[in-house]
Amino acid sequence: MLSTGRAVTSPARAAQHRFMGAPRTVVFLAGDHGKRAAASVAARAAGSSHPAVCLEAAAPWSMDCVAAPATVSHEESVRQVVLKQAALAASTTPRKARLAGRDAGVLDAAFARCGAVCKEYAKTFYLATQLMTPERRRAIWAIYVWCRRTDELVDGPNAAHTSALALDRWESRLDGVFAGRPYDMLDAALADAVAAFPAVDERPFRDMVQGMRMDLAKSRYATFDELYLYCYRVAGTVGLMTVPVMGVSPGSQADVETVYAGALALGVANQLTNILRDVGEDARRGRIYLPQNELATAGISEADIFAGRVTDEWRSFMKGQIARARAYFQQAEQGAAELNQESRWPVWASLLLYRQILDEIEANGYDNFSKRAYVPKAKKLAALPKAYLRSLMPPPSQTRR
Ligand SMILES: CC(C)=CCC/C(C)=C/CC/C(C)=C/CC/C(C)=C/COP(=O)(O)OP(=O)(O)O
Repeated sequence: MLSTGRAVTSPARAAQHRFMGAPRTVVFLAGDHGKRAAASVAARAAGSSHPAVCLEAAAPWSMDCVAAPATVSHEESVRQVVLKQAALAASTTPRKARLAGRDAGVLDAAFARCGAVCKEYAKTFYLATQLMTPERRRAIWAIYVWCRRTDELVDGPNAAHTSALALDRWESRLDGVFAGRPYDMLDAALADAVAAFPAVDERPFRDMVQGMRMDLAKSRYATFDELYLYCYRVAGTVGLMTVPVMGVSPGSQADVETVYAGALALGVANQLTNILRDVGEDARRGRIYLPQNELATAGISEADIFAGRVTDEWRSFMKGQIARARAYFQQAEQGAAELNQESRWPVWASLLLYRQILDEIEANGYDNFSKRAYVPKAKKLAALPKAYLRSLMPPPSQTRR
């Protein structure tokens, strides 16, 4: 059963009216349009006057994906967010005075704790952050820890007790972080990180909390566009949070939008991969993170999934889903190559490692019901030097022009 869980009709209608009555021209970029068009939309979106942006920002219930205006896909509204984030990249507006003196010692301890958490849960990524400048590295750890704590609200040991109210409180705490009023030590580390990197915007953080709300309310995805919105919120947002910290290579001639779009694509690719790996595990929790319309077209029923039937239909369906995830990895590569050299290693490591999970699903004969695809330790270790070599290559845009 599609669980929408909320009364969407009236706010959706209201927004639709607001949308239709919007005095500004609506610009939608479908498909791959030119840089100039993207730049002009970015400029518009930066002023928050773009109707698609306003709609998405003003309509948190739009996660229900039921009555959004038919002309605006979620992919399109996410694209508007990306353009806006890219337009903020040059932002240097200071946020608040950073802590000094005795407080600085407390902060050092907070960042050290963030590093320890990152080391414990994401070893390879942690190792690969060692080449980054200390200020960048610790900011990345603080972001990682905030994302992990957010995810734990719906996926951690206490998840059964997480209510919508708990997420509201978590979001208020986030406001405090961005206003320079952190709640605890780990929040203080993030507050300092976002003060040091003013191009880090609160929007992707709020969107991630919204992704957690989706997980509380929804266990089915009608179309890929709905699933895409989920992937953006729970993983693509990480890319948008971290790119301003990682920085673009000084030699890069690429548009900053390409880098942000690549970062989003890596999050989406990782999440799609995670979903494909965990189909069986999720089904046992009553969840199916696969587009229902595509399942129907392939002739696969929910009963097939709950019974874990690896049929020809399933194998061919999986081939299509894997190809789609690989296309996002490919787009991510274009962004990764343009990052600051010392920030590239962890990104390549994450990309190469996670992409290998797709190969393992294939090697398991597409049985992701009873087998969990994982990358053997030796292959994991081999990815690190490979990622390092990739990170040494200059940005393609630099050599192209
Ligand atoms: C490509 C460019 C330009 C920048 C990179 C920007 C970054 C760092 C993007 C990374 C996005 C990312 C790591 C998203 C998280 C995706 C994800 C599915 C994480 C899974 O986390 P766990 O649940 O801990 O994984 P396991 O279940 O595999 O342990």
